[in-house]
Amino acid sequence: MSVQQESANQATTIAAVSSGAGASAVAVIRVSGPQAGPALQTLAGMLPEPRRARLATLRHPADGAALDRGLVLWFPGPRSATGEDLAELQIHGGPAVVAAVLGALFSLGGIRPAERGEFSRRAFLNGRMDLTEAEGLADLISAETEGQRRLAFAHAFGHLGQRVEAWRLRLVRAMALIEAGIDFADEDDVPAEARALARPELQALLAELEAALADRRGAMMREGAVVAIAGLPNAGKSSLINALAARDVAIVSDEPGTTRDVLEVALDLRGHKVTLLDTAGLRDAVGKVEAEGIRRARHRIAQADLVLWVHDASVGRPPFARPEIDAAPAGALWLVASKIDAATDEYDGTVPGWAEQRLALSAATGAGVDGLVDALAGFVGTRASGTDHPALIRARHRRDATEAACHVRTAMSGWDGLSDELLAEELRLAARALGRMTGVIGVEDVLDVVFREFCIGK
Ligand SMILES: Nc1nc2c(c(=O)[nH]1)N(C=O)[C@@H](CNc1ccc(C(=O)N[C@@H](CCC(=O)O)C(=O)O)cc1)CN2
Ligand SMILES: Nc1nc2c(ncn2[C@@H]2O[C@H](COP(=O)(O)OP(=O)(O)OP(=O)(O)O)[C@@H](O)[C@H]2O)c(=O)[nH]1
Ligand SMILES: [Mg+2]
Repeated sequence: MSVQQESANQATTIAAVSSGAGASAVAVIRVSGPQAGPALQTLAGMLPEPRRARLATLRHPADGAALDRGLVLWFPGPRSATGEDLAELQIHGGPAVVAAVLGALFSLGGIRPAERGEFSRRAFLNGRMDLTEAEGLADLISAETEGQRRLAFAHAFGHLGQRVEAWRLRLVRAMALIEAGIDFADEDDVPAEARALARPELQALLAELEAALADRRGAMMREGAVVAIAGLPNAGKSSLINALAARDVAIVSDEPGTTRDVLEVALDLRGHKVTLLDTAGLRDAVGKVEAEGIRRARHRIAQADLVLWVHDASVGRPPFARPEIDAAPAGALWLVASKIDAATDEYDGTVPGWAEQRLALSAATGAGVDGLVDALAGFVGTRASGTDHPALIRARHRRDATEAACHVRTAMSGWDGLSDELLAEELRLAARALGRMTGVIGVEDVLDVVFREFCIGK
C-alpha cells in the first residue's frame, strides 16, 4: 500500500478492544478516526469534556436499549495516542458486554474492526512515534522479564530513534558541505575546505556506528540467552532440564537415546530471560530418527550462548580433557558433572585442562542445582550488563546500520580518489539506510513487517 493510499485509508474509523482477549473486570474499547466523536455522542448521549473521564450509560442506537454503564473519554485529534480523533469506552469486561458495544459501534456505519497494530500504525503515520518506538512498544507489550521491560521502555520512548535521527542529520550536514563544494567547483579552494570540514565529523560518526554494531547485548537482552544442555546419551540431560524448570517437561529413561527433538524451556533468572534447550545425546546414531535428532542437537549447540556439557559422574572421570563436540560451540562451554549421588569414586567434577566453569550436581537429590542456577544468572547478568541500553536490538536495526556504516566506510577509504558527486552519493545512501530504520523515508514494505507483530487493539 502506498503512503498516499494509507492516508486515504485513515479517513476510515477503526474500533477494537485494546485490553486483551477473555473476560476481565474492565475492557477498554478504542475508536479512532473521524467517526469517533459522532459514535461516542450517539452511544453515550453526550461528548465528555476532552481528556476527562465521565460515567455514562451506553445505549444501542437502534432501540435505545442499555448495553452497559462505563467510563468514556474523548481525545480530539491531534492530541491523542493515534493523532486522530479518538474515543475510549471503558466498560465491563464480560465477552457479551464487549460484543454488544462493538456491535453497536459497527452498526453505525463508517466504522470497521481495527487490524493488528493499526492504532500504532496510524500513530506512526501521524508522526506520533517513529518505527523504532513502535517496535519498542511491541516489545513492551510482550516483555516477560524485568530486563526486557527496561530495554523495551527505553526503545519505546526514543532511545534508538533519537540516536539514529542524530546520526542521519550529521550525515545530511556532511553531505551539504560536500555538495556546496560541487556548486562551487570552479572556485578551487571551496571544495577542498568543505571536504576538510566533513571528514573528521564522518570519522567520528563511523566510530559511533561501529561501536553500536559491536555491542552484542541487544539480542541477548531482548530474546534471552540460549543455554544448550549437551552430552552423551543417558548423561542426565533431560533430568537436569526438569530440575531447572521444576516441571516434568522432558521424558527421562534409562534407555540411551531417549531425547530426539530439541526441547525448549523459557526461564526468568533474576529478571533475565534464559531459553534452555534439552538435546539428543551425541553418539553414532542407531537409527534415522536418532540421527536427525543428533543433527538438530549439533546445530543448536553450535549457536548457543552457553553449552552445559553434562557428564555422568557415576561412570567416573570423563575420558577427555574437553568434550568432543564436533561443531565447536560459539558460546561458552561449562562442564556439569551429573548424578553425583551415584558417583563411583571421589570424582569431584574436575577435568584436567578445563579452565571454564565446572559444576557438580544431582538431579535426583537436587544437590548443586541451586549453584547452577546462581552461575547461570551470573552469566546472563554479566552478558547483559551495562549502565546504558544497547541500541541495535533487532536484525532490522543491524541490517540498516551495517549498510549505513558500509557506505560511510567506502566514502572514507576512497576519500581522495572520489569525486564530490560520488562522495555525496555514498553519504546519501548511508543516510537512506538510517532513515529506513526510523521510518522517515520510503518504508511501505517495512511497515507491514513492523506492525504485523502487534496484537489487535494496539
Ligand atoms: N486507557 C488507556 N490507557 C493507556 C493507553 C490508552 O490508549 N488508553 N495507552 C495506549 O497506548 C498507553 C498510554 N498512551 C497514550 C499516549 C498518548 C496519549 C495522548 O492523549 N497524548 C496526547 C496528550 C498528552 C497530554 O495529555 O499531555 C498528546 O501526546 O498530544 C494518551 C495515551 C497506556 N495506557
Ligand atoms: N542416580 C541418579 N540417576 C540419575 C540422575 N539424573 C538422571 N539419572 C538417571 O539417568 C538416566 C538417564 O537420564 P536422562 O535424563 O533421561 O538422560 P539424558 O541425558 O536425557 O539421555 P538421552 O536423552 O537418552 O540422551 C535415567 O535413568 C535417570 O533416572 C541423578 O542425578 N542421579
Ligand atoms: Mg534426554
